[in-house]
Amino acid sequence: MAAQGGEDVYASLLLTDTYLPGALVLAHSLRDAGTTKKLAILVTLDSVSADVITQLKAVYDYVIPVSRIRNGRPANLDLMNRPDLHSAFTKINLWKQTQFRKIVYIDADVVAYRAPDELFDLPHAFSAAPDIGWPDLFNTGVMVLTPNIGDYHALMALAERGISFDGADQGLLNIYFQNSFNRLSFTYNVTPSAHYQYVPAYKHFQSSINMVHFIGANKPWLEGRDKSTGSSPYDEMMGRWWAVYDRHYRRERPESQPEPRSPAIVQYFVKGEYQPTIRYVVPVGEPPHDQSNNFYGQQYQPPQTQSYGDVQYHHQQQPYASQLHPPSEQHSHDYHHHQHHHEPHHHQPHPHHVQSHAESSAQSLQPLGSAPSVSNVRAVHSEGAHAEAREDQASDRHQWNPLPPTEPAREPERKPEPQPENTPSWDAQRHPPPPDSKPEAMDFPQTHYEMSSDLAPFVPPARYPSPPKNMWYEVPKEPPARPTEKPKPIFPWESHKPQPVRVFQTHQERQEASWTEAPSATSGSSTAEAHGEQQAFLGPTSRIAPSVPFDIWSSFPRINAWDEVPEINRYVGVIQKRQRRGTRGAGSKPEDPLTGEPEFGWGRRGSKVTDFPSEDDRPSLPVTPAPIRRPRLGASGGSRAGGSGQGDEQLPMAEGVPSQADWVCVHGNWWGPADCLCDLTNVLRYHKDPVAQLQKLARQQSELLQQKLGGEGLLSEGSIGKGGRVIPSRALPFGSEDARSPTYVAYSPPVVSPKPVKPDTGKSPVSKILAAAPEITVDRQAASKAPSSSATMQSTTSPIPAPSYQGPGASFEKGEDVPTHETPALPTEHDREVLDT
Ligand SMILES: O=c1ccn([C@@H]2O[C@H](COP(=O)(O)OP(=O)(O)O[C@H]3O[C@H](CO)[C@@H](O)[C@H](O)[C@H]3O)[C@@H](O)[C@H]2O)c(=O)[nH]1
Ligand SMILES: [Mn+2]
Repeated sequence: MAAQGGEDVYASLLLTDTYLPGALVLAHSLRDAGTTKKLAILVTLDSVSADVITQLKAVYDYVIPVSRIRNGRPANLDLMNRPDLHSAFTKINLWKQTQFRKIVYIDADVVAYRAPDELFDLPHAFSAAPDIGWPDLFNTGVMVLTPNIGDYHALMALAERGISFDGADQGLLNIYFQNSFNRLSFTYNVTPSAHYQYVPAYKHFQSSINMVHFIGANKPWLEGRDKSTGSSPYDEMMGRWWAVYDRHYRRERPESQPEPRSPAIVQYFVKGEYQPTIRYVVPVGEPPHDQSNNFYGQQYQPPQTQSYGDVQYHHQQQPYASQLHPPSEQHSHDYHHHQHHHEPHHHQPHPHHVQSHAESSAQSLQPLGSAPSVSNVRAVHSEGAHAEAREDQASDRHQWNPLPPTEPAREPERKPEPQPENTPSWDAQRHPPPPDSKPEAMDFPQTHYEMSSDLAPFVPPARYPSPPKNMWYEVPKEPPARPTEKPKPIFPWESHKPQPVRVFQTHQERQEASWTEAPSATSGSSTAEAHGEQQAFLGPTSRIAPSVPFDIWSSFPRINAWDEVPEINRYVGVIQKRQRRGTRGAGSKPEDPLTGEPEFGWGRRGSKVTDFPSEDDRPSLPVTPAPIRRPRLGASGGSRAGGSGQGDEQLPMAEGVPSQADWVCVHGNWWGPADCLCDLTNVLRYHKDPVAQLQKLARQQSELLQQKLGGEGLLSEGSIGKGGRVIPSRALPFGSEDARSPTYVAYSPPVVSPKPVKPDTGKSPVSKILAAAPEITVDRQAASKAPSSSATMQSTTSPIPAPSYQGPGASFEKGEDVPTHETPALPTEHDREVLDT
């Protein structure tokens, strides 16, 4: 129903007389900025007086009466401490103004820096700028809207149900246009606040400001002119409002300006502006109408149609609203009560008071926010003819209409007023003071205090009681007796205290527990024991807060079963020596508490990304690595691990490889079950019982070789293969030639059983076992000779010479002595199968 051919208008709203200065300044600011659009204002006739409407008509093209839409559930208004906004829903009437094509609505507390006529060209049905209190919302002080009866009824439906999160129009319109509003630039609705300024942004965007909106309870005309003298952004913006006000309504104007003098009614609603020196003629007796107000010295009647019977309305208005209220003791009381709470600095007499004083003498009416005008009163009382002259001027100036305005639509005061001849119209900004003017300080209030000439000494009144004697606090000798009994329980939870069912350890207890309660594992612990231990640690979870990481490993003994085996130690020592050489100059490393050797675990290294261990640093001890889960092969997949299990879904474990549970996981210098979930990279997995495992390996190996070399033909084809080739002899890794690890022995073809290279003390468990094993000789020389078919334990070798590394490899270090044996061939796949077992 939007009128397609309708006009474009700027529209504002006036719900009370008190916003009149704002509405006028807004209109002037738009006009002064040269807008080409018409100006309209919606007014609620029940609360806007005829004189105010007259003033509006002077600047607005359309003054449109609308019905008040009041929030019947104004509780939310208290959330923003603005009970005066109970009728803000009246804005909804904008959508009803379908005689207009587009409306740029602007609150009456806005001053335009420029006329934003371009807003009328927006294609959107509804646009608004963000609200600084909650920028996802829009502020309803500036809205570009398309009148539409559908929207009007929908909004009315919300309003009737009181649906608004702030109790006013903004909380309602934001609900309705939540998802459909077009967001305007903040420059169209800049909302300054005295407390917070984004000063850098203000400085930066200052020149692009279109309109400034003085949200909140403090409006420029309520704050007064002197509130805008500072240089803060807020002060500057207030200054802009005052500049427009002064241009049009300043009390004393230079004659050069043709505009009519400021009507007192405008000044009346501006703090500090209304200071007339006029004889205040008040009819004695009852006012002609209940709602009359008398502030012009004439009988001033509100518009005939209006009713001020709305008590709540008056009580919630700003104090000056009560000026319009019929005088009565009750309202006088309300008025002062209100003053006290909201505007303690305003000393505004209630009409009632004015009236009673006015009966006897001339009386100056105190306008909004001005202190009792001593000077003016004095002028009236003491200055005789001069005072009279000023009164006359004032009377002339205000052009009081002796009768209530009968024709509110009258075009008021467009033509310049005749200037009274002796009007002191001095504009201090443009002209020097008139030569006959009185010094300005003459009107300053003066107070005289006289010195007392009374010579009698001051005697206090007898009725004062004499102060009590000996008044001090005596400290008790004995400390107060302590109550021997517990105070009686008062609260139910004191008498019905539940017994604790769970006990939580303190942090300290928890730490102690982790050391003292840890059962010490033995090196030869069985799988069952290991599991038991693990459960012993993890079991009493009720006593260990799960948030504290509990290191079950810290309780394991830091000794390995094979630490005593000299062969192993020697071999490790050589490796580490080599590694030390390889990482020389890398700075001192923390020493392994067990071996005295530097650690090469990641955990001890720096945290830099580049601190990865070098190839040399990475543990490469020739111990059996953790069993690797092989990818599942189909039934037809070739098994490399021996003849058994052909056709099984999962390949069986290679023969001789112990189950996972038989391994231990070694982290640095402590160890745990092989299936521990540690993710340390320097973890080695050892067999739990190295002695037994060595024995087993040796036995297997010797059997294998016996079968192979002795031609007994005992091997099945599947286990080694048809070729029956022997395992080639290999050189040990460099540096370990003279240290034969048991593992090495097991892998070396010439060796049929592991044997210590050097006789040891016999203390090592390994040596004891080896002693019990069949006698074997480790003969490296023989390894390079032709295989012997000796049935005894005499070592045998492969005919293939042991392979060796040719030249520097990845681990080669400059100056290192590289063995240069020829390598006949890389191990064939078959060889590797054998090695893998
Ligand atoms: O006593 C009053 C109160 C309000 N108004 C009119 O209603 C408008 C809104 O009131 P105002 O005091 O300007 O509210 P704000 O402090 O700006 O508060 C915010 O919250 C209000 C309620 O949601 C919205 O109407 C405003 O646009 C929004 O800026 C005013 O501009 C006037 O046009 C009157 O005429 N007389
Ligand atoms: Mn506003």
